[in-house]
Amino acid sequence: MNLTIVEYPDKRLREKSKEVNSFDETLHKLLDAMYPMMIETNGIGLAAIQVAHPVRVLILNIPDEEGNQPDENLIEIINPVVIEKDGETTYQEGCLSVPQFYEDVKRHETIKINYQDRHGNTQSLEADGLLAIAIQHEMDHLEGILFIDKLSYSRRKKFEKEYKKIQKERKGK
Ligand SMILES: CC(=O)Oc1ccc(/C=C/C(=O)NCCc2ccccc2)cc1OC(C)=O
Ligand SMILES: [Co+2]
Repeated sequence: MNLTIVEYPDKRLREKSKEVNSFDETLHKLLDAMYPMMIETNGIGLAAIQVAHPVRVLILNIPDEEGNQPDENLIEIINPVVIEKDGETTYQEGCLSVPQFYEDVKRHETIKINYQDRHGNTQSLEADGLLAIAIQHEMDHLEGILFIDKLSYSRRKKFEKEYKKIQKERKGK
């Protein structure tokens, strides 16, 4: 399965992702293709919609203290549901679908979710720190929401200006 990252302002990123009902070979092939793609592009989180599959699937691999992303840190999250969220934290986020742009985004500090793993078994996860931020960022993707949508008006204007320049440079290359 050959995947490419869909980049802003592509309208496909705005679709609402659909629930996964069959935990079959097709789903496993998607998960197995998303993971190397995320690692190769220096990502720590990736939602299926970012590779043009509007299904409620996301993967995360949060780097450890040395900045490595061992395979055992991979978490495959399907049909996530927020059970609890608390506190507030700000972090400079980036997104593989909005390359070379980073901005501070406010999120909940801790989050508890239920989800299904690749076999359809229900799991629950309580997270804080970067994992909590990543879960919220990726779950927004499932609703067609990007981190740039959460910027203040002035910072969004700054983004639009900057991003046009970035896109010109990248196309120019
Ligand atoms: C040039 C470029 O596009 O830079 C990047 C931007 C974003 C990313 C990855 C962003 C990412 O994984 N975001 C997941 C959501 C998230 C954001 C903030 C904190 C937790 C989770 C990787 C980039 O590639 C390189 C080479 O750094
Ligand atoms: Co993203």
